[in-house]
Amino acid sequence: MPVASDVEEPTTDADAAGEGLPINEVFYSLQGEGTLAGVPSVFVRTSGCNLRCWFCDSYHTSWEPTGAWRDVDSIVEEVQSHEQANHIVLTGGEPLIHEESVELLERLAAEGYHTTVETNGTIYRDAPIDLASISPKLASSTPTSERDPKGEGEWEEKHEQNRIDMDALSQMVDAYETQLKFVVTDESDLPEITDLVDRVREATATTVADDDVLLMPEGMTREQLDGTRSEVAELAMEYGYRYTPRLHVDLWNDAPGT
Ligand SMILES: C[S@@+](CC[C@H](N)C(=O)[O-])C[C@H]1O[C@@H](n2cnc3c(N)ncnc32)[C@H](O)[C@@H]1O
Ligand SMILES: Nc1nc2[nH]cc(C(=O)O)c2c(=O)[nH]1
Ligand code: SF4
Ligand SMILES: [Mg+2]
Repeated sequence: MPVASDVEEPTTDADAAGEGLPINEVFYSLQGEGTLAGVPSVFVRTSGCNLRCWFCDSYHTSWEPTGAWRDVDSIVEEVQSHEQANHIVLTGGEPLIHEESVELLERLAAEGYHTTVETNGTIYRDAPIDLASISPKLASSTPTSERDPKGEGEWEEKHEQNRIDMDALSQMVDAYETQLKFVVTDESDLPEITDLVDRVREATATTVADDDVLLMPEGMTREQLDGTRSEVAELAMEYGYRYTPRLHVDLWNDAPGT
């Protein structure tokens, strides 16, 4: 597959020319995360991200973005080949860095699919999104030099500056049915989560209920989740937020295409 090395920013030449989307993978699985966990879904994973979480489980869309540029027609065709699915999950990387994601979502909505967009909440786009699955990034996601999977903390400052955009986040919460899905590393993340939820509530006209706030244990393998899931479940009960498993990891560990 060609390496899409120029997909970090929202406006690449290819985006501007409407030449499609850099696609890392398309696969059929069960939604593993959030309020729709367990629902058979086709996943469309774009390549390229504006952040660099140290724990990113999709390394080849962020730290080393890889993918093939594909036109929207061919993506829709592949989605339709999975005849059992009514739900589509557009993810990445960060799918909303790409303007062409809007056209893809319009095409999928016109075909009658339910669309979920997995997003870090830093970029707002007007599109037919049935569920905005927003995962705002906490300070514990920042790739400090000790945690950088690739270099020596070159992304630390940029990630820290860009990980929260309250305007984009509030606009998205007001526009779409939303879940706020936080990756929790340990209990030290909770004060930042409660503070961020308060700020979102102040900035939006929408009611954000406690069970729209999801705590998801950090971990891309079963072994890593063994170290986080019980504590995160206890924290969900303590704070009155919703716990979400990572069902796909429990079922298939870190197998590709799941
Ligand atoms: C790879 S991201 C792509 C979408 C978007 N960039 C985002 O971060 O929401 C998909 C989901 O996986 C979560 N995620 C990534 N790495 C993770 C990890 N190591 N443990 C738990 N969740 C993780 C993200 O927070 C997000 O909810
Ligand atoms: N099964 C499964 N469910 C998921 N939900 C969100 C995912 C993602 O990477 O965005 C994901 C994923 O990668 N696999
Ligand atoms: S925002 Fe999402 S895709 Fe980007 S680095 Fe973080 S988890 Fe990975
Ligand atoms: Mg995933």
